[in-house]
Amino acid sequence: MVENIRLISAQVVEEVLKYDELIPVIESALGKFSNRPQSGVIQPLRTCLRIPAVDGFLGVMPAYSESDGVLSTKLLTFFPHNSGGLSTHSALTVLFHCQTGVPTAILDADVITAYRTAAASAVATKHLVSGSPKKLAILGAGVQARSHFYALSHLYNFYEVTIWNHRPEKAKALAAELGNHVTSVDDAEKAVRDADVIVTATNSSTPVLKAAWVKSGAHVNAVGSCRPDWHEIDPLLMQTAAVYADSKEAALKESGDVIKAGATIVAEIGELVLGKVQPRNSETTVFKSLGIAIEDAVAASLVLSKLDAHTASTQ
Ligand SMILES: NC(=O)C1=CN([C@@H]2O[C@H](COP(=O)(O)OP(=O)(O)OC[C@H]3O[C@@H](n4cnc5c(N)ncnc54)[C@H](O)[C@@H]3O)[C@@H](O)[C@H]2O)C=CC1
Ligand SMILES: O=C(O)C1=NCCCC1
Repeated sequence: MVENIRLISAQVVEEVLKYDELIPVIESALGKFSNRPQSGVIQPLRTCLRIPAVDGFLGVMPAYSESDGVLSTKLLTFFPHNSGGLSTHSALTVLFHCQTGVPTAILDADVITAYRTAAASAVATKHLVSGSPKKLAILGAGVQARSHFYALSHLYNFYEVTIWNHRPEKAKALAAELGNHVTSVDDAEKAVRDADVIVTATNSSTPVLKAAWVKSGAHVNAVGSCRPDWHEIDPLLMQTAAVYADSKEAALKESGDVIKAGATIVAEIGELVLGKVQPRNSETTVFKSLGIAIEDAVAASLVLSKLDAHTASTQ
């Protein structure tokens, strides 16, 4: 059995996974998730095993989608104190045959996690922002900061992009890598001033974004602090903005931003995708992203179908 399992490296994933294909796949998955179980999606809340010695956790994220023919589990660790070039998140996705349960592939899921999270934020932004946003501000300068720049730039032509990080040298390096219209700003308030779209993607356990700094009508993709006791958004913003989530269940159990502020979730992004709920896009909006297993399942399946198509075309 084991010798037939395909092993897919992060490098191969990066070669084949493209936002023009991934964003619609994630949009469809968010819709099916919000219409489960009728849609054929089955996905429990992930299990998080705490590792107190390193303030980290191991997450187990199973998902099944009948219509996509995919059964998978992502195994993910978050060790926030990793340093010296070691990434803070590590992930593998295991795929199983839907009829036999036989494992078929193991994918390095670091790149998938980066891309599918940013693709989900792109879907949320598309549904919650009307018109053409001009300024993007990113708080954080790690893996998710980079992928969010590319996914959102795939949808919009931002005239200005600002990056803030608690360690300014990381923001400088990322800005230099991303292009001429991207600048690093040492002060978070200045970075988000007048921004139409804001991304928070830090490992902070306390707020990095204050409500008073956010332009009225702006949209925030709140990607970090996916732990019940951590938050990176000012509770006042969570209480006054229209808050959406990928999963209401996960937001209420896993998000310190939601729990500590007592925030109300207006709807899941999937309900907007399905047209079940109309977006309150004239208001300031927050997408609280937790990351859901169905995103990993369909993204992994997309990688394999791209590889199969490539193999077929070269035979
Ligand atoms: N919603 C979702 O689906 C996902 C959420 N995440 C979360 O997004 C956040 C960012 O993830 P990555 O970019 O992969 O991590 P990373 O480790 O690559 O980057 C984290 C960034 O936060 C900064 N940072 C670290 N400690 C900080 C502090 N105390 N205050 C302010 N900034 C601090 C770092 O300098 C770095 O720029 C994490 O909270 C992570 O758990 C990650 C993957 C998926
Ligand atoms: O869905 C994921 O992958 C993650 N979600 C929360 C934080 C770590 C990664």
